[in-house]
Amino acid sequence: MEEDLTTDLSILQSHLDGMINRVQHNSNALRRFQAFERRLLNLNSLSEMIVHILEDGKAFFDLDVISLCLVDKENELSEYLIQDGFDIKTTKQLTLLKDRHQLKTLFGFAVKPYIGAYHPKCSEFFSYTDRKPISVALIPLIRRGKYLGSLNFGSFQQERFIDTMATDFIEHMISVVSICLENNLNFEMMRRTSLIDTLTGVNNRRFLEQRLGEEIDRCQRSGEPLSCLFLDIDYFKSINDTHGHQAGDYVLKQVSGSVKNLLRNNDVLARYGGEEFVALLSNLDESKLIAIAERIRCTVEALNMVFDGKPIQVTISIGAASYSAPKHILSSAADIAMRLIESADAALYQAKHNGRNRIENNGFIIDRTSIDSAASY
Ligand SMILES: Nc1nc2c(ncn2[C@@H]2O[C@H](COP(=O)(O)OP(=O)(O)OP(=O)(O)O)[C@@H](O)[C@H]2O)c(=O)[nH]1
Repeated sequence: MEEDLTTDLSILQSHLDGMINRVQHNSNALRRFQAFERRLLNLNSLSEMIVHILEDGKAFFDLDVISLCLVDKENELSEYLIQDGFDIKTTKQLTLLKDRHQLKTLFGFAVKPYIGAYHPKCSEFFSYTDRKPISVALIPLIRRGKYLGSLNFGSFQQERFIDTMATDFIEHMISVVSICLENNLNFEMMRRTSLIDTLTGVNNRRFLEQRLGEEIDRCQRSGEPLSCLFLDIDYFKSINDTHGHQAGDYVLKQVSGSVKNLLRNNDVLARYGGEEFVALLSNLDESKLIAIAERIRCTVEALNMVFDGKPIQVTISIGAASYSAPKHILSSAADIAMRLIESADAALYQAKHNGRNRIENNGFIIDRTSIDSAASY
């Protein structure tokens, strides 16, 4: 009798221990998730969010593999990320899908997370890793009935993700990550539209002013030169006068589009006003800068545009100027930005004055403040 009681007690104790362990495990998981969630809610760019999910998410949830897949139908996401300096190519855990079809077939209409054994259907989500997970939790990210992507967890242990597992935790995460993702996408879209020229689709002057300051800072840190091209379509008024304002708009779009195609992804092209554009190019010596400017000039000259059945041809004049940070930097970024633009504009004025359809280069602007103070050292 006493023995039976002792056995019962020890069984009870082990049940209790098991329950305490489970409660402890769940409360740890909850705490980890709350910390993850708090950080996620405080991020304000898409690239920061992706890095947080992939890097911190792996550690927070103690995963062997993690991947994120996002729908990027119109290449908008890639553009936002590239503009943010995010390296899509080397971030192998990120997959950008051209359509939602793959997610629809994977999750079906039930739109529930898939929790269980690794299935070849989800191989693309884990294609970046040689060792495939044994159990997975594939979490669809959905807002307003539309697939935004999926967050994919993998473990090398079979028992980590099993289909009988409670999913309320994961369902909560679907909502939080999806809302954050949607917010960030909306924010990026707003940021982008407020910095884009609606007619030509290139950046506007506001964006140029923001980026110029950042580029000067970067150039002062790295020691790499920064160059500015001021571009102006020749006799543009006569295009409007001869062919009409719509033809003028068409020319602006064609010219800016072809100039943009000649620049690198990281270069900036902005519409400065009317028929004037400014390009910022980094880390070029003067001969390369002039070669690029010459390529732009020739490409515009060779554009065979047709509007309303009538051929239109234009030429472009270009003024160039560059900045290279001196040893002792004393001028403010705003001052340098102003002088760089002024110098390129003065070169453009010369190009117009010297006959148009040509390039004039004003060379490197001089940081007068630093010369003065270097002399007084
Ligand atoms: N179609 C169109 N025309 C514009 C736009 N913005 C400015 N313009 C026109 O661009 C023309 C610029 O003319 P000007 O500043 O005299 O310059 P230009 O005729 O190109 O002569 P140069 O620059 O000296 O070669 C003006 O007629 C403006 O009305 C626009 O968004 N669309």
